[in-house]
Amino acid sequence: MADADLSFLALIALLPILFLIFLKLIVRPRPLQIPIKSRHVFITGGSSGIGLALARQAATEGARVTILARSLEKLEEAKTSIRLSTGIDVAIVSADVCDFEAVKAAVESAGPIDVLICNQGVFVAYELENQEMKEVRDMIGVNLIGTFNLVKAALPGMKSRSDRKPVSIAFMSSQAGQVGIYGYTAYSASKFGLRGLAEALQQEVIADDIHVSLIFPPDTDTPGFVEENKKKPRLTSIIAGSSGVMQADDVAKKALNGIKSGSFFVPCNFEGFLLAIATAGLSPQRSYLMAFVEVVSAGVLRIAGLCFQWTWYGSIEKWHAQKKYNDLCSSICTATPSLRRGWMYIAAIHKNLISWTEFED
Ligand SMILES: NC(=O)C1=CN([C@@H]2O[C@H](COP(=O)(O)OP(=O)(O)OC[C@H]3O[C@@H](n4cnc5c(N)ncnc54)[C@H](OP(=O)(O)O)[C@@H]3O)[C@@H](O)[C@H]2O)C=CC1
Ligand SMILES: CCCCCCCCCCCCCCCC(=O)[C@@H](N)CO
Repeated sequence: MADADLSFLALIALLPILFLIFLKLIVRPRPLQIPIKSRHVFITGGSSGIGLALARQAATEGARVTILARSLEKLEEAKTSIRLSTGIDVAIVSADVCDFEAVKAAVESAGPIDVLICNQGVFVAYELENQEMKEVRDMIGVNLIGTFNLVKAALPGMKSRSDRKPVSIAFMSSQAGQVGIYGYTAYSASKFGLRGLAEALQQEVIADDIHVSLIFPPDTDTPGFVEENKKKPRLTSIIAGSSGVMQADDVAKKALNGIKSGSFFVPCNFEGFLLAIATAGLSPQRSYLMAFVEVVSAGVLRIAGLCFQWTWYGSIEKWHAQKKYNDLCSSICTATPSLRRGWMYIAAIHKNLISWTEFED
């Protein structure tokens, strides 16, 4: 009897080990490292924010770096700032990613690329109802179609490279490319699009030893983020606030490490790590340990995801209730000014009962 118990326990202990061995055998693509020292790293949107931090980091690690953006002035400034902080010179090239011929010329002038980081991006957060179609087209155009232009322009050179070391194509997505967020209809669509592009492209280029990475930063303190915050809907900030704000240098470090280790998904903070597991879907996974974590925590993380949605929809409901309440307040005040004092008194009591402070600007 005791023997039977013991062998049952041994079997229970053995199961995860057997499962790990099974995963180690089947995970694809196979694990690998992508060196960047002395290799050509081409970074779009490299004149500002995350791209600039990536350029500085890659240069520090011994890569030959080219940065691309539209404004030559901002590119010159970035080059100077990298030279001042590291003593290293990066190459600059000006082009609009929306213009395929310009992108092709820029890529050709820069020479064969070993690591292409498609990081350029524009983001203007609004409810779709309040967003101009021009802004929608800009976000899809720069973030998604611009990335297609880059890959189409760089791929022939990457495939016909002479050195046979593995190379990488990395896409800067966003946590808003893993879960739809209020105020990001167009932006989320552009970033979700990158995932489809990345998953399909990885299958197409694996035979050429080209490896795809998809990077998912949370809100990051950059010039673009400062601009975005000037007119962002309050609810966008509240919901995105579930994941905090990172510094561009920290995002760049995570991103570069992810690229070097050939990871397909590259989360940047703890929430991003959970989000990557919760949204793993049918994405490729090189790490059998991560695959194990994905399998065993899938159910629990689905519950966590549902809890996040519960709090987000709670915030949205509260926001609408408050808006209704404010509208009522102001219509009563303007309709009958004599009632104002009495109404304010009732409102004060009401406010004590329900806390709206979260929404007060
Ligand atoms: N900051 C954040 O909170 C987050 C950002 N991200 C993503 O990270 C990436 C970088 O963001 P961030 O550093 O904040 O952005 P910034 O606005 O600070 O920088 C954007 C860069 O992209 C370049 N760029 C913009 N449009 C084009 C274009 N049409 N052609 C070529 N280059 C262009 C800009 O230069 P120029 O204008 O001169 O062309 C600039 O170098 C984006 O893809 C963004 O979506 C993801 C998650 C969070
Ligand atoms: C199951 C576990 C879930 C874990 C928590 C989920 C948190 C999601 C928060 C999403 C934040 C989106 C930020 C977008 C930033 C961005 O791209 C803009 N600043 C524009 O650049």
